[in-house]
Amino acid sequence: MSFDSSAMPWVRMPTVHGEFSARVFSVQGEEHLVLKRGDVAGTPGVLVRIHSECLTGDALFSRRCDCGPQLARSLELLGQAQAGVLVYLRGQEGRGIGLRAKLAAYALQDQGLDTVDANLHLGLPVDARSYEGVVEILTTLGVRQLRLLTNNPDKIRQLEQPPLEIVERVALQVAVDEEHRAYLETKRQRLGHWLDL
Ligand SMILES: Nc1nc2c(ncn2[C@@H]2O[C@H](COP(=O)(O)OP(=O)(O)OP(=O)(O)O)[C@@H](O)[C@H]2O)c(=O)[nH]1
Ligand SMILES: [Zn+2]
Repeated sequence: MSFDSSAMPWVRMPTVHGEFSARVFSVQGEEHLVLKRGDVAGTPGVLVRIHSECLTGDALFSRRCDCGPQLARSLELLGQAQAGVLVYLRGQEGRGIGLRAKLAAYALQDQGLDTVDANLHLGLPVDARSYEGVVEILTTLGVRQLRLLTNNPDKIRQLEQPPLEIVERVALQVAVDEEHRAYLETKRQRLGHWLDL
């Protein structure tokens, strides 16, 4: 029997942060996972988190970045929302450069480079992520007006595409860990993230 991914069903996904439905969306060879809560089609002000995969932070509790706590906080807020969506983007490790290159960048950061210069030193883009697939996924879900959980102005710029309308940015600041304070400071100063440090 062959597997038809287009017929992928929604499945029940109970989490410690509440009940969601889960589905995979395949976009350009990547299997992105979507968690949905409530009725999102046509609902104004759906709470949305677009989360870039970070294996070390999301699954292994690394303190080098704020990804893990951001993911947990997102699920907590989505679990309290009437209508919400988490898009967990695969293939976006290291802001799109991949896991191996992210660890190479970490090695450079241990020698004193910041997160931006480390990518550049490797001859890689500072941020190689594209959100076209996300626009497609959210549109397929019938999401139109959304409240986006992010501190990243570039994410807002890239997602503000018809028929999507971002009616509010919801700050996603988590407790600052001394292990990643400098990393957040660089994101604030060089990438323009809205962070209160
Ligand atoms: N290249 C590189 N990538 C990193 C580093 N630390 C975390 N990442 C990646 O950065 C991505 C998350 O990006 P962030 O800048 O933390 O957050 P964002 O998604 O742009 O913005 P928010 O919506 O505010 O969370 C994930 O893909 C991580 O793997 C690092 O030091 N170097
Ligand atoms: Zn991370």
